[in-house]
Amino acid sequence: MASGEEDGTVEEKETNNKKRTKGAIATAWLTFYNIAMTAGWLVLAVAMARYYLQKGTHKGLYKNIARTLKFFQTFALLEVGHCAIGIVRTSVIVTGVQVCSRIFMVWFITNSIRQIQNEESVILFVVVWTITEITRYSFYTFNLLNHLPYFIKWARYNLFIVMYPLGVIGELLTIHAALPYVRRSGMYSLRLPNKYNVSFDYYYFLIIVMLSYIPLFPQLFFHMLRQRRRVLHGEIVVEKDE
Ligand SMILES: CCCCCCCCCCCCC/C=C/C(=O)SCCNC(=O)CCNC(=O)[C@H](O)C(C)(C)COP(=O)(O)OP(=O)(O)OC[C@H]1O[C@@H](n2cnc3c(N)ncnc32)[C@H](O)[C@@H]1OP(=O)(O)O
Repeated sequence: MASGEEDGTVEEKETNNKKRTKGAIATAWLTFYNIAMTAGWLVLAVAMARYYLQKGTHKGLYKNIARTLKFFQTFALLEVGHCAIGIVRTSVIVTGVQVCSRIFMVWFITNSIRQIQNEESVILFVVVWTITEITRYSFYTFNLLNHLPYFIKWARYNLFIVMYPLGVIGELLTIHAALPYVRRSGMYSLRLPNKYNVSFDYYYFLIIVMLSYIPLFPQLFFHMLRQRRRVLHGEIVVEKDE
C-alpha cells in the first residue's frame, strides 16, 4: 500500500524538484566553467611551447603569456565561491589559500615587478601550474560527464606529488628574486609620517609570506594525499576543517 511517506508529501516533492533544478543548473555551470578553464590553460600551454620553439629562449615568455595567465588565474576566484555556496564538496579554506596564493604570485609579484619576469623560477611555476590545471580541470569535466578515463584520474591524484613541491620552489625563488627590487623601490610600502599614521613594509611582508609556506604548504599537500587515498584507494577520510 502506498503511504504518503513513501510517495512523499507535496512539500517534499517540491523541495526535491528544487534540489534537482539547482543540481542541474550547478552541474551545467560547473561543466561550462571546467571546459573553459581546461581550454584556457591549454591555450597557455600551446602559447608557451610555440614561443619557446620559435625564440629558443624563455626570455620574454612571461610577457607573451601574461594576459592569458592573469585572466584564467583570476577567474579561478570563482572556485572559492563554488565552495562557499556548496556546489562543490571542497573546503573554502583550502581552496581559498590555494587560489589567493596564486593570485598574489601573479598580480603582486610577477606582474608588478618587471625585472623578475625573465627569471627561470617564473617559468618553472607557470609550467607547473599549467600542467596541474589542464589535468585538474579535465578531471572535473570528464567526471561531471561521467566519462572519466583512468589515466586522467591517475594523473590528477599522482602528479601533484611532484608538481606541488616544484611549484612551491618556483614561487619561493621568484619571491626571493623580487626582494631586492622591493627593498630598493619601496613599492606598496607606507612610511611614517603619513596622514593615516600607519606604516607598512612590503619587503618584510614578503618575508612573512615566504615563511607562511612552512605551515600552509604541508596542509595543502596532506589534504591532496588524503584525497588521493579516498579516490584511488577508496579509503574513508575525515577532514578536520569540514
Ligand atoms: C595575501 C597572500 C597570502 C599568501 C599566502 C601564501 C601561502 C602559500 C601556501 C602554499 C601555497 C602553495 C602554492 C602551490 C601552488 C601550486 O599549485 S603548485 C602546482 C601543483 N598544485 C596542485 O597540484 C594543486 C593541488 N590543489 C588542488 O587541486 C586544489 O586547489 C585543492 C583545493 C587544494 C584541492 O582540491 P579539492 O577540490 O579539495 O580536491 P578534489 O579531489 O579535486 O575535489 C573534491 C571534490 O570537489 C569536486 N570539485 C572540486 N572542484 C570542482 C570543479 N571545479 N568542478 C566540479 N567538481 C569539483 C571534485 O569533483 C570532488 O568531488 P567528489 O568526487 O564528489 O568528492
